[in-house]
Amino acid sequence: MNQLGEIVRKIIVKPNLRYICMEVKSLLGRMHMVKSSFLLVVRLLLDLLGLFVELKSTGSLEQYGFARNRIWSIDLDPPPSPSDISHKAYVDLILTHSEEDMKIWPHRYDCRLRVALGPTGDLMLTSRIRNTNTDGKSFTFRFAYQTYFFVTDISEVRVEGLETLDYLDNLKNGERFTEQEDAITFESEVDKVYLSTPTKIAILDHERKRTFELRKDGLPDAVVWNPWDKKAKSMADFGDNEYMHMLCVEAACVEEPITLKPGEEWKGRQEISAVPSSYCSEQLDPLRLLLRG
Ligand SMILES: O=P(O)(O)OC[C@H]1O[C@@H](O)[C@H](O)[C@@H](O)[C@@H]1O
Repeated sequence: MNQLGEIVRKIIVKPNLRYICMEVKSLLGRMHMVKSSFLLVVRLLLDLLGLFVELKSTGSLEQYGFARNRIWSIDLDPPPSPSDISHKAYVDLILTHSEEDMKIWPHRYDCRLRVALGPTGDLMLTSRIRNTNTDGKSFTFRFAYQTYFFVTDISEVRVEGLETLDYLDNLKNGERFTEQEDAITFESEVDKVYLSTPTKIAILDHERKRTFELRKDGLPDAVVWNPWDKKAKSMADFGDNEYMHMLCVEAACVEEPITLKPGEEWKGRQEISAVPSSYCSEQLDPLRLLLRG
């Protein structure tokens, strides 16, 4: 198995996600993999830990569904994909229904997550979910890549691409608002689901002069989350001060759940790259660029 496969194997064999994150970080430290782009990729790979697929019909399931808390397996003979020809480093994780889970969510499905690394350190996540029910029933789910970005100082971070959009505020019972700020910056707890977002979002880390570019497909919404100090302290698996150095931005499908009939398949994709902070925000929206002439 290649190195990526080995890291992913370590990630999926243990249940406590953020704990494993620390484990893998230390493993990588020992391996002296200091090339910054690679470390970036690894950090992003750790974000897989937060992948959540909410498979849910009615009744109460665990927060954000059960798929993220299950042990996924590695497909040792993954199908080739034309878009991954230049990215030989990829691994496919698969999850399928179990008899146990069918007691709480009575559907058959196949989930496949392809994790691919580009030659310059880009991380590409592609998910496919197929309804394999044999009883003719459709099912519905929500989806998000719960991606934690490492930032130098959260108070110096700006997110671009979400200005003026409507959002659901999870801190206000999911009430709908319109973003009024010219620039999205952070000075307190935030937990928002931006709706109908553009396909590109940028997270600018001023202090490090680095911008993360997030590109997505099939995932119309974007969650932005930082617990800030008080909530961080109340979370057992989150360091008291870690909120200063993280921002969670998630390509997601939250407002309108996805429904699949038997035999249907859904595909979603998130790609992340790091670019120097000379990055021009207008690259986010080609239309905006055109309109400004
Ligand atoms: O601790 P968890 O379950 O991984 O969730 C962390 C956060 O994840 C974000 O995706 C949610 O919007 C927040 O509401 C949540 O608090």
